[in-house]
Amino acid sequence: MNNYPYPIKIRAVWWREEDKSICWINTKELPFKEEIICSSDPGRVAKAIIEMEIRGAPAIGVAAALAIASYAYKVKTRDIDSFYREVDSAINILWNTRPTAHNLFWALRRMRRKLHEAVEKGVSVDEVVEILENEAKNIMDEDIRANIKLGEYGAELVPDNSTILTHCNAGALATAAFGTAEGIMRAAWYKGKKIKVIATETRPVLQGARLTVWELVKEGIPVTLITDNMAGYVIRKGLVDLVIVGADRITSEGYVVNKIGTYMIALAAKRKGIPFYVAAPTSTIDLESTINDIVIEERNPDEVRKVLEKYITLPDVSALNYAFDITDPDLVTAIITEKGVIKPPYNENLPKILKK
Ligand SMILES: CSC[C@H]1O[C@H](OP(=O)(O)O)[C@H](O)[C@@H]1O
Repeated sequence: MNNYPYPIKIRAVWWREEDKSICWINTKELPFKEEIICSSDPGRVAKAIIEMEIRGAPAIGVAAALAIASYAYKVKTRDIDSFYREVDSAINILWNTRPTAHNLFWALRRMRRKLHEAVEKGVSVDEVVEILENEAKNIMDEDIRANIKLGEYGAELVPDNSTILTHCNAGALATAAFGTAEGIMRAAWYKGKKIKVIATETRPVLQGARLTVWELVKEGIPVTLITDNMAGYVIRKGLVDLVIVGADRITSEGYVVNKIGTYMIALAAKRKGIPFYVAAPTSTIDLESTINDIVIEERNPDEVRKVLEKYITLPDVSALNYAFDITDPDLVTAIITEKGVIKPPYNENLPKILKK
C-alpha cells in the first residue's frame, strides 16, 4: 500500500489498524501543539470536519471515507438491511458537514456505491465491512499517489531559484499526505530546485500562518509569512515568480473555488503577468457542476470578530464570513492534476483529461 517515491513526513488523517479507527492531527491546535485524535464515531469525525480539526478538500474526503469504514466495524447488527440503514445514516451525517469541497461528496458517493453494490449482491455483513475498509484505504492511497503525481507535473513548471506565493494551506495537512500546492513545492524541492515560498496568513482561520509555515519549516523549505493584504504589493513589487494554490471545487467551465482571498491574488497575478496555477487532484473537479451550482460556505462570523479566540472588535458587530471565493477561468494559467497539466479552454480540456 505504501512504498511512495518520497518521504511521507506529515499526514492529516490515517487509518489505525489495531482498532480499525480513523486518526487525525488536530490542525486547530497547530503549530504549537501536535494533538492526535482517533475515533470510530461518525458524529465525532463530523464534528472534527465542521470545526476544522480536519480541513482541506482532499483530507475531508479521505476522513469521511475512513470514518464510514471504521463505523462499519462497530455496527452490531448482522442483519444486512439494518446494517445498510445504519451505515447509510452515517454517510448522511458526514455529507452534511461542509457544503463546498467536492472531494467530500466524491468520496462518500464511492463509499455509498460500494455499500449498495455489496448489499445488492447479497454478501454477508462481514464481507461488506471488509469491502468498505478496502475502498476507504484505496481512497486514501489514491489521494497520496495523486498528490505525488501532480506534484511532479507541477515541479516541471517551477523555475529553479524561484519564489512561489501560496494562499491558505493546500499541503499535507489538507490531504491524506504530501499536499497539492505544497506537493508541487515538495516535489520541486526534492528534485533539488532552490525554491522559496511566500505564505499568506489566511485570515480568519490562519491556515497559512499556522499550517503552511509549520509544514514548510518541517520540510526545510524557506518560507516567509505575510499578511493577506500584503499579497498584492509583493506581487506588484516583483517578489513573486509564480502563484500556486489549491482548490476545493473546480467546475466544468474551470471556475476555481478556493479559500477566500484567492480571487484577489489571481487578479494581482494577472495584472503582473505571472503564472497563477491551481493544483488539485481530479477528485476536486466536478464536471457535472457549473458556476451556478457553487455553494460558498458561510461560517460563524465570530471567526472574523476574533483572532485566536480573542475579540478584536465589538462582539455584536455585524460580520460576514465567506470561507471561499470563486476565481474565473481566464485568471487561471493552468490546472495541475495527477493526470497532467490542463490548459484553457477548460470547458473543452477538463473532460478530455478526466477521461484519460
Ligand atoms: C488541498 S485543498 C485545500 C483547500 O482547502 C482549504 O479550505 P479549508 O481550510 O477551509 O478546508 C483551502 O481552500 C485550501 O486551498
